[in-house]
Amino acid sequence: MSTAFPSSTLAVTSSKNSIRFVRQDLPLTNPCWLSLITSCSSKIRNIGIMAHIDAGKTTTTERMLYYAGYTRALGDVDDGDTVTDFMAQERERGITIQSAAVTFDWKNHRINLIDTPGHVDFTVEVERSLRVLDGAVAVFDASAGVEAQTLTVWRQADEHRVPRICFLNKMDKPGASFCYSVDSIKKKLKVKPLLLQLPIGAGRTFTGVIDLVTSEKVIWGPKTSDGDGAVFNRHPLVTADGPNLLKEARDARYALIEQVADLDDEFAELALRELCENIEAVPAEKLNAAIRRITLSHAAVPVLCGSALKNKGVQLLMDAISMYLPSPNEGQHDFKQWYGDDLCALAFKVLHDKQRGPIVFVRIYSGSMKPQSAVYNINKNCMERMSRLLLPFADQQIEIPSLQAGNIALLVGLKQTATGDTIVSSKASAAVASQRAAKDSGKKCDQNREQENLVLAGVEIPEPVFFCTIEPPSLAKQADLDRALICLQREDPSLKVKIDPDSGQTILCGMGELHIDIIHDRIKREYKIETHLGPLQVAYRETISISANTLDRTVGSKRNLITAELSVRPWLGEGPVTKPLIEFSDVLQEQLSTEILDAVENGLNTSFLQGPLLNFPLQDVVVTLESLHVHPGTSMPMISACVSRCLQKALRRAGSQVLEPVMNLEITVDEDHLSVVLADLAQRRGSVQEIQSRQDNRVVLACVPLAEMMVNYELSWILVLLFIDKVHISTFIFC
Ligand SMILES: Nc1nc2c(ncn2[C@@H]2O[C@H](COP(=O)(O)OP(=O)(O)OP(=O)(O)O)[C@@H](O)[C@H]2O)c(=O)[nH]1
Repeated sequence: MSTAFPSSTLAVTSSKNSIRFVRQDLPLTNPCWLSLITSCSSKIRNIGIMAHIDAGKTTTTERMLYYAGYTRALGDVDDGDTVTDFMAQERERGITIQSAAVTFDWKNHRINLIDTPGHVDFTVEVERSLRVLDGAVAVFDASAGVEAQTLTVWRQADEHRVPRICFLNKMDKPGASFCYSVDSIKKKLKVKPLLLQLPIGAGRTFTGVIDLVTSEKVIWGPKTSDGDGAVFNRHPLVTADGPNLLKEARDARYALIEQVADLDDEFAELALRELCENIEAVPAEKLNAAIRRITLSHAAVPVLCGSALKNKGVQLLMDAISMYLPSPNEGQHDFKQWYGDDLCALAFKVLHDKQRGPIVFVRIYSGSMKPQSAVYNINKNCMERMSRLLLPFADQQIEIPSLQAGNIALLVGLKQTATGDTIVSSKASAAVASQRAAKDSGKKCDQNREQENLVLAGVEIPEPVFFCTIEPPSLAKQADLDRALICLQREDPSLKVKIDPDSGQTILCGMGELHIDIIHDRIKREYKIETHLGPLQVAYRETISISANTLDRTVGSKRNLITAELSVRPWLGEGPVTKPLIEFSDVLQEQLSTEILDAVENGLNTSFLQGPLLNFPLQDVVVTLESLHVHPGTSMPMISACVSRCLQKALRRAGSQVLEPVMNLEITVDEDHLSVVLADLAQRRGSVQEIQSRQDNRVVLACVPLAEMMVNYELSWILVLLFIDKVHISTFIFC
């Protein structure tokens, strides 16, 4: 077992069952200390750990920290003493809410790992992490295979082109099935699994794995250690292991070699040239190198198995992370060439710390960072001063003197930066990079385009589907509540806060009941404000079903005279589109000044926020401005008001409809209760799409209107809950 930190750098404190390291003031010239920050970038792995809720991500992360020597006691989710679930709510509820970054070393590699939440309400948190990761580990409950939320996060990882490894966890659980899980990976995720291991036993008899790359048997037994799984037996397969096991292992290894040769030309050539006589004699290094190439090219996904809770198989997973997942250099990032050695970083998370203020998590793509230096935020167009630079160790952070490209760092002192902002060293460096970008694309950039080029694409935040009013205990506390909400919004872009124009009440909009509940709880605990939440309501939307007649509208007196003519039609492309899609005829675009065009856009945008039926925001509507006549001297707000009213009239004519958010459910239930579940779904206006078999259980795939899910939400015998994924949040049905 290696120890990542020299004992002189850290003091140890104990809390309940665990021991934590707390930073002591150290001279930064300590050589061991420096080795912490001078990792060669080819040895860095920025990876995420993602899965359906409760698959065992946090438990697996906890084991990794333990085996890497960062913790001296095994944290347990059920005891609420894990390192990555450090928020009070996470420890109490036993779930991950915020993704947490931890850094540790394993076999000469620096691993920056982000433990992401599995609950559907925090899907945006997963997406934010995937944006800055180079690779990911998908954890599965081996008794359930691919579950609903796994599909969602898998699709997100596909979008970000993140190479993955699969880890079939919970092999110790009764009902765990390696074959079933591999089958569901093939069928549901539509990928080729590359089986690198075979389990030895399953459920209570699960003792270890056969490593098919090295042809070795790896056993974690009670006799081999004190039960923490740090020590295990590894030996080549021998005749004494029994003919059945030997045959099974030989067949599986042969199949693996064949599959690798099929997917990797270099390996196929080697196999033909040097190994045709005895293909099974292929050296493990050659096989590993080919598996790495296959993983990086997304041709197949390595599959490993184990039991994090019973301390089996995690070290081999850590080996696989360092062997098969990419280093920061292997990612395809165009913008890196524009910045050269200049700093370019993306802020992917903001945390508010009571003592230190906002802490910004950044991924450094090029250049380096130093504390006490100024940086330029391209999105906010402002210079900011960073006071301290930290390496993230969950709730403990270690101060460092500098950090190079490829790493994940924490910055203290930035006041303006929010999640998704791009940070560079100066405005001048941004300008130089922009020129290079323009040269590359062969276009001359205007200032707006220049900025667009340089801002690293952030994460698309889906529109919230729930909202409620929030009130402070007294009017005097309103300012404190506003401040708290600003801080929480900086941390969590999926939280939206609005003021009701009629009542003046503050409205909290979130991604689900749990999301709003957690925010309410955080305001109470972290900001010491006892707030009152109004009843939770579903956020509906409005759209149109037909194209509307062209309209004329004239507003105002002689001084303010406008005649606008516009048409609307439903958007039929891939949706949903929640912003107005505005089209101008070519003639208009040339005729109208930028000022007038901006005023038109403002008017249409305002009108889009409140549909004509129930004042819900609009989606999937294309607006074409056919003509616009403006009397000289007309004010811009009058133009906005005119087109806004014009649009409302057109929408009424175009058959406005209310859209209702629908939730996709996956309900695992035993055969005896299936009929009760189906009856309940029918009562909730749900429609059943498919009923599958999962070992002894039935899995019902259904969709139910979100509003119906809030009534009697708890179905005691439903084992696996619901999910809304990015696609489904945006799939509304007409009612
Ligand atoms: N039997 C068994 N239980 C496990 C294993 N790994 C985790 N668990 C249990 O599964 C539950 C969920 O574990 P977590 O590690 O919190 O799962 P998670 O995926 O991080 O959960 P969220 O972050 O809330 O999505 C806990 O009760 C763990 O003790 C395992 O290998 N075997």
